[in-house]
Amino acid sequence: MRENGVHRLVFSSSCSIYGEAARIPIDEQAPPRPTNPYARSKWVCEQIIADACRQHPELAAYSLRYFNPVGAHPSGLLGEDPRGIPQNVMPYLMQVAIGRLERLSIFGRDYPTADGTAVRDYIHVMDVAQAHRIALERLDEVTGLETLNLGTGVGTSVLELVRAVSATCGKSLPYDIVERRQGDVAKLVADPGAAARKWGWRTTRNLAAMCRDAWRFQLLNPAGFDDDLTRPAAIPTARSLDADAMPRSPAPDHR
Ligand SMILES: O=c1ccn([C@@H]2O[C@H](COP(=O)(O)OP(=O)(O)O[C@H]3O[C@H](CO)[C@@H](O)[C@H](O)[C@H]3O)[C@@H](O)[C@H]2O)c(=O)[nH]1
Repeated sequence: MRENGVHRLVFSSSCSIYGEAARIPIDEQAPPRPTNPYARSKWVCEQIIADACRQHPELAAYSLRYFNPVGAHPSGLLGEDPRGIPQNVMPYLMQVAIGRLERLSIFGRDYPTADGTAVRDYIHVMDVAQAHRIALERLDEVTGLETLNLGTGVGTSVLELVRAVSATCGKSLPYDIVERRQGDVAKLVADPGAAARKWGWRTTRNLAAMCRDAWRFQLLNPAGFDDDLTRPAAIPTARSLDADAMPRSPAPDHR
């Protein structure tokens, strides 16, 4: 950072850092307990940034701990198109809905949750984007490393998510219950209070909006993005994106 004159940054961290938290909802004071290599890698990066900021007071950073970002730009031009078989539940469900995959495997139905499937705090990617805009605008106020949760505070089980996506696309999506996935935890739900107090930022898009926008992207891009990005038609231009969808403040209500 110092070598390149970059004294401030926004780090994309993850709720997975918290692991099996003692209290739900989870605030930023909860001790990190990563349960898989991805979560650990995020935790290690946060510590490196914190050490650098301690050693060199001119350095400062926000670490934004995303809960589970899903959804797409409401224009349907930008969305999630993982390479190969999706590892995350929302893009997997989208590919089942569009007919590219047969059925979802739900990893575990014996978690200590209301319906036995794991609970996550899904957050619309546009809400995540808006939080980043605020973070960039307010980077000058930060000293050291400040961590903030980006979540809604609402927990949704895998079965509830399957039902919500099924309602959006108008068909009942098939699934099987299989073994738990190693490294998964039962429940990750944010206490988003710190970002609200600090920035006045709150999410404005609910689960129905997340499903609707993800589904619109999938319908408009049934086979995903064209891999050949040299073809001009494959690249959405800033003008082709609805400017109203990226407001400064206040945020629109996409419920
Ligand atoms: O085919 C699947 C995929 C996932 N799940 C379950 O769905 C939930 C959500 O899983 P997933 O979408 O893979 O996200 P997480 O593992 O909760 O979170 C990881 O993936 C997120 C999206 O990239 C990141 O934001 C997080 O930081 C990272 O920990 C979990 O209970 C999974 O067990 C299934 O049942 N079947």
